[in-house]
Amino acid sequence: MGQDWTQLERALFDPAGHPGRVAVAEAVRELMRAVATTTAATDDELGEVAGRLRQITAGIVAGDRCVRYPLPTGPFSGRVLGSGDPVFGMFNPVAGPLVVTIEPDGTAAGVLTPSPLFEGPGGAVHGGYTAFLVDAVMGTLLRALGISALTGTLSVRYLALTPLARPLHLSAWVESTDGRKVTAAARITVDGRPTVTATGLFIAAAGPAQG
Ligand SMILES: CCCCCCCC(=O)SCCNC(=O)CCNC(=O)[C@H](O)C(C)(C)COP(=O)(O)OP(=O)(O)OC[C@H]1O[C@@H](n2cnc3c(N)ncnc32)[C@H](O)[C@@H]1OP(=O)(O)O
Repeated sequence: MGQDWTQLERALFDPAGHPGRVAVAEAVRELMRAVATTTAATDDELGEVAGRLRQITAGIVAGDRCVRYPLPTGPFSGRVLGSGDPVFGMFNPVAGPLVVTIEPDGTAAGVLTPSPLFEGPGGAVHGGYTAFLVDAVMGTLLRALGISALTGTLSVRYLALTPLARPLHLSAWVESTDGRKVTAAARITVDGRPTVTATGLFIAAAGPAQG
């Protein structure tokens, strides 16, 4: 398959070239986790923290959109690193970030341990979050295969609760192609047990690829 992602990464987006941006996103991720989970701090202490945080934020000039380097349209294989997007983005504090590898056989695989911020019912991962992950992995796989497409219909089957604080193994592959309609499938496995399976009907762009 086409070029190796690492070559593209060097040409288009190398996180090593943005150490400050990557570091601040990581620090904010840690902050969000601490804020959402602390049981030690008092309300007064947290109020004081909020004031200090607002001062920091006031010192950063915000834009309207996340800073991002668009993922190139494939074919490419290897490790995919994201910049501004909410699943893969190393610049985006909301992102895991999930790192996905596009295998030479045209499948995708990645691992992510979800943050407690995405807790849903039963002390498990929120189902909307796992849907978000499988959609992104399928969409990115298609992009890596050279197909610029949007999700038309996403179908998710929750087989069992997906535990928090355990590595989620994500995989995706293409099931079939029918003109502009591409059906992809994905799975989340935890400790060797599938907890989520998904099918995505993606509609490929009629025109040139979008960034
Ligand atoms: C790089 C990082 C990757 C991350 C991936 C993340 C994936 C995403 O989140 S994508 C965002 C979510 N998706 C969207 O917002 C899509 C919004 N919808 C749209 O833009 C359009 O409806 C779109 C593009 C899906 C289809 O529109 P359009 O290109 O006009 O398709 P259209 O010509 O009507 O139909 C083409 C074929 O697809 C089928 N189709 C169209 N829409 C759908 C749909 N939603 N579901 C199933 N099939 C559909 C049609 O029936 C038609 O089939 P046939 O050829 O057999 O008649």
